Amino acid sequence: MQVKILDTTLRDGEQTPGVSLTPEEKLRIALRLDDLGVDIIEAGSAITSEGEREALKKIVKEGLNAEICSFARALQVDIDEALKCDVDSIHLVVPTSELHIKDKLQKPPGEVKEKAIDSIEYAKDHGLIVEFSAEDATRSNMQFLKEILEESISAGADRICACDTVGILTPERAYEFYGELSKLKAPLSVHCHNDFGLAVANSLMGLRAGASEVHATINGIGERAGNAALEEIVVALYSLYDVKTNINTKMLYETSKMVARLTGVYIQPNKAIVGENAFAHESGIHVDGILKKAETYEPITPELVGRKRRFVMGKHIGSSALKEKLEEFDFKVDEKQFKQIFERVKNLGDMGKCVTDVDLQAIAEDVLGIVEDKMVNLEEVTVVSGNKLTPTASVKLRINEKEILEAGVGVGPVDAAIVAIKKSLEDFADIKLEEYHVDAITGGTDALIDVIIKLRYKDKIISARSTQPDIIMASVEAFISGVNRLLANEKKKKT
Ligand SMILES: CC(=O)SCCNC(=O)CCNC(=O)[C@H](O)C(C)(C)COP(=O)(O)OP(=O)(O)OC[C@H]1O[C@@H](n2cnc3c(N)ncnc32)[C@H](O)[C@@H]1OP(=O)(O)O
Ligand SMILES: CC(=O)C(=O)O
Repeated sequence: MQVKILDTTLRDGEQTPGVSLTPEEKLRIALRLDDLGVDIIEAGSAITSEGEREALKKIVKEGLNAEICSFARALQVDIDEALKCDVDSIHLVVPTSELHIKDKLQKPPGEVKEKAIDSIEYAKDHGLIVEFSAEDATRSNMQFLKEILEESISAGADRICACDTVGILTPERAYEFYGELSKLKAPLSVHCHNDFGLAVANSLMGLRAGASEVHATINGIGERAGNAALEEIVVALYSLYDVKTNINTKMLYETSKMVARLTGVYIQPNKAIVGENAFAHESGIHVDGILKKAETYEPITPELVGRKRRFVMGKHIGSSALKEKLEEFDFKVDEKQFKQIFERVKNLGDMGKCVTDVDLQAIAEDVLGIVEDKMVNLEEVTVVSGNKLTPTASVKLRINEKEILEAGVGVGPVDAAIVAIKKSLEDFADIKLEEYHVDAITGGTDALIDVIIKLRYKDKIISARSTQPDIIMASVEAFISGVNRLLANEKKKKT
């Protein structure tokens, strides 16, 4: 069995309150979704705006493998706008519950059905593939729902879909509901919302009951609590149900990060598959198990979804994990030194701190009595910012005893300072900032700011932190300490 994926990140996903993508951003995401292997991209709703039509046209022009689809109401104007964008298909949505028909459309049910059928015929006459969706299907009268779906098939709908618009299905009801509709004579799609956190479970049950297509969004973004998460459905189908899709699972993580970046909807750390902690381990017992056999605490390999395993240090660390980390950084320690390092990491954990790679290396060097010369030293940093200024920074660094003066501009003062530092380093090392997290530890505007970053140099990633009352200084210090550590590690590797 193979399940078709309709990705609606660019339509239902973009309906996430506060999210709005430019045509260029939509195009970038569509290209990535096509590479990922989704079968259908619901790329927007042509009636919505000029920008939306521009995005649809740009995406269509690419001639992607995926079918490009526009949302449309049962209105000729919506279909005409979709036709002007030259899409392959429309997702024609018509409410079927009494609540939506009576209170929202305020039309008699017969008229709604008639309009739906006219719209399908019109779209088919104009060469479009039609996926006909019953909106609020799960709160609809089953007899009316089946009638309208059957008539839609007779009118030429290529696929039918029943939407759990406000996410009220349970897995048991989903199985029963989609099982009943799968007896109709057209391919059936499942479209579930996540109001009770059940969208993925309900989608899987719908597919199990006979549906052959599922609607989903990257990271589960969408209206209110969102839609079913594509990455979770695909990996569950593959790993737990032995069901194939066309998705290249190795691209799931990078796609998730791209969508998070462009939409500004960040992912909770404990989110399945793509959350930062999904393949991170801190507890000593877990790390020990994983080092012996990864399956002990990992149901799938991180590589399956384009990720790497990560061991995090903190209060729950065990000796196996610490040994692994010290080996990774090439520290040779005896039993007594190991014990001292272990205790200091535990103490930091007890103080409520997570222990970054730079922290661990500083502790280890201190215990081993290693005095590492810092290659990069900050002499001066000046930042100007304001409502009528482009944020600009100048830095003076001493790198290998050479004085370097550079300036940079950015979207804000922190960005400007980091741009200036990166420019100063250009001739020495190509350092990339992979992640940047900032937290205010205490209450007011005079709060202590905790900056934790991840930097990459070649294939090595390192975490570093700085805690200061000034966000610019905390960011600059975290960056420079990470750079020094990466360069020291590189030097150690060469000698
Ligand atoms: C469950 C879902 O996700 S549905 C998809 C939701 N997506 C969107 O809403 C896309 C973004 N929306 C928009 O840009 C705008 O709402 C537009 C362009 C679609 C319509 O804008 P407006 O014409 O100003 O109407 P408005 O948004 O105020 O109201 C929606 C209208 O569509 C009607 N309507 C809603 N669904 C349907 C449907 N499936 N078929 C026909 N008409 C519908 C409503 O009854 C209402 O019409 P009325 O004002 O005559 O009562
Ligand atoms: C069509 C749609 O997005 C819904 O009913 O949820």
